[in-house]
Amino acid sequence: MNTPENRAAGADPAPPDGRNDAEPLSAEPVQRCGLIAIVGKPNVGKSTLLNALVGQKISITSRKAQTTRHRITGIRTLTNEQGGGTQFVFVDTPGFQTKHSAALNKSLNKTVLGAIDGVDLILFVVEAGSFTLGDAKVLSLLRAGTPAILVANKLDTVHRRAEVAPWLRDMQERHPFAEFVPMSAKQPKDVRRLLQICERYLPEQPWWYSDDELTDRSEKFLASEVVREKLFRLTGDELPYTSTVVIDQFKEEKSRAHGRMVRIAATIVVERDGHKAMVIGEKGERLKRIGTEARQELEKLMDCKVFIELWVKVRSGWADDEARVRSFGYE
Ligand SMILES: Nc1nc2c(ncn2[C@@H]2O[C@H](COP(=O)(O)OP(=O)(O)OP(=O)(O)O)[C@@H](O)[C@H]2O)c(=O)[nH]1
Repeated sequence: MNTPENRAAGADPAPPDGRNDAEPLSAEPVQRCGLIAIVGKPNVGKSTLLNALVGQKISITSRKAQTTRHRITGIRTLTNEQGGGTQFVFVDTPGFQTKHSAALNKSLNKTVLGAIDGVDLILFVVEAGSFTLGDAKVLSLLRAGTPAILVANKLDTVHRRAEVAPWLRDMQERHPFAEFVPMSAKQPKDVRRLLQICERYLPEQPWWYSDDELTDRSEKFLASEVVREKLFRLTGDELPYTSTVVIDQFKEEKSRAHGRMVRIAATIVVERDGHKAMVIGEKGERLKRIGTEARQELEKLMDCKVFIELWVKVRSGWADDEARVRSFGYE
């Protein structure tokens, strides 16, 4: 075997081309690549962080807790001058629910556990200076074998910075974190630093995706996410998080006027008649706005003309019905 030991002992024959064996063969560019899970209780800023790390909007964000329901991957590839570099493959997870035990929440918790299994690195996101029961529940899912970095997010909202140091010491007692990164997901400088830190934990191996890929999610999935984001943004805090969006049709067409064109029909599923009225709004104004804003954003994301048709349906109790939760696309 060509180990450093037997080479030193002279057991290894010289390479046939007469090269000095100590010289590197060629400057093979080094590629690193690995999976990073972003976990944390609802509303700590996981989606904001993922989008900042990926450098483009991939996961939806909203002021309302519990908007992220699926495992979403975002990909960031940083190349260096030698042609090597690092590919970060991120896994976003739903906020870990502690209050409800309905089928939907069981599915969410399973997704969190599935997401952290087999990753190279975990980013455990909390709000700087705070640690609640919800954080503790998520932390209890982390296994000792996988390195975890404590991301103390929303540092910009902490007015008394002096209190962060004792809080960090306290966090050190709670889990053997590999590093502590107080930061703000909204600060590009902080996000760049976090990427540099993450890089060290990823193994040397060839990239899995081409260097311009941002996500392995389908455009159909992105469409449902964008409609859902607009739905929650435009209904404020009135609409319960059990409302969801189902894509009934996603059809690509060629058009002479626009080149590529996508036709989308989607149904917003709500629990009660009152919620339906809320989504539709006076004279259909709100539903129209949800459709317009979703269309504009999807046209930018998919770089083509989009037609979107929205419906609202009432299905009471769907979040408690396991079969139905599955039929809406939550495993
Ligand atoms: N001030 C401040 N606000 C932040 C920061 N990061 C995220 N936020 C805000 O926190 C809120 C929640 O952010 P999200 O990214 O949706 O949180 P999440 O953890 O993905 O939430 P779920 O989808 O409910 O699990 C949004 O209003 C963000 O704009 C930060 O660094 N500073």
